[in-house]
Amino acid sequence: MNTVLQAHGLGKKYGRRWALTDCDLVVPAGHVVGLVGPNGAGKSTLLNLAVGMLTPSAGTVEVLGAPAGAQQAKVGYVAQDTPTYARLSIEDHLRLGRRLNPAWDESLAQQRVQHLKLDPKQRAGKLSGGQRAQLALTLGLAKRPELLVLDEPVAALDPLARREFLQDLMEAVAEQELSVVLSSHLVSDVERACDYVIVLVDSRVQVSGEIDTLLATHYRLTGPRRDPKDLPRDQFVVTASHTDRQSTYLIRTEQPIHDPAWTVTQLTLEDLVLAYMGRDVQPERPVLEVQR
Ligand SMILES: Nc1ncnc2c1ncn2[C@@H]1O[C@H](COP(=O)(O)OP(=O)(O)OP(=O)(O)O)[C@@H](O)[C@H]1O
Repeated sequence: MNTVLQAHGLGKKYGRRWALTDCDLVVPAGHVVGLVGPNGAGKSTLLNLAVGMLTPSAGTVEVLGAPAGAQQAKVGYVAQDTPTYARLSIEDHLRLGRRLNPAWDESLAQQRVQHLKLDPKQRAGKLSGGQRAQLALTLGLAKRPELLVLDEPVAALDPLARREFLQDLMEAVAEQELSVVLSSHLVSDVERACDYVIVLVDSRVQVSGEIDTLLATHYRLTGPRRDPKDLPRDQFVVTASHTDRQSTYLIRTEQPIHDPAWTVTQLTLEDLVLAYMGRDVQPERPVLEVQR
């Protein structure tokens, strides 16, 4: 299996505080990966480690089969604030891109600028937030990377611009042999653009995997109150809540659920992400497999 990102025991400490802890991940190539989690969860830290902008305090991280940072030409990175040079024009940015990147695709860059109706003479400092994000994406795509890493690329965009941005990204993924890892606060964006998800909370990966597989193996069970130790061994409890007479479990299992006492419902991606993000109960049984 070709992997775009592999982390083993990866951790990062700022001073005495861990921003990322014990991170184990294997992300196969060919996916659009959504990295979700609340503010301060460690998403930017993980992405910065992946692109070699930060060095680990513990563990290792490999990108495209080599230590992070070793393959700069194959990795495109758009940081959280979609950095551009305010005083340089759009065409200056393309010229820089051409000089700095061996696999630069000039026609792709020009086509995108035209399609976005951007004036090549306009300075980046005069672009709107959405236009700047689109320029940064153009630079990232024209680099023709094998992996494109986007840190909250759509945070500053209005809903329509966000939709267009993600649409452009998906088209680029369909046309180029490209893997993408993007962080976002919005599950709806991940649902629209991604086929793989990583949920990061409090500096730890809570769950990761292909979205279809995760949705096919997670269920909500509602029925008469039941102790978690009476659930089958193959059912891993993600969250549990109880009233006097009723229990509701969100579980992960590979096996079909035959127990007629339960009303079984499928989860949406949002249900699943929010369950892992809001998991504050400490179930008495094994909680989950972090990865498949
Ligand atoms: N340069 C830094 N110095 C000290 N602490 C930092 C630094 N950068 C991040 N942190 C801390 O590390 C933790 C993780 O931050 P990080 O920016 O990776 O989270 P995030 O998930 O990207 O958050 P957000 O969604 O708000 O962008 C936070 O507690 C943050 O305060």
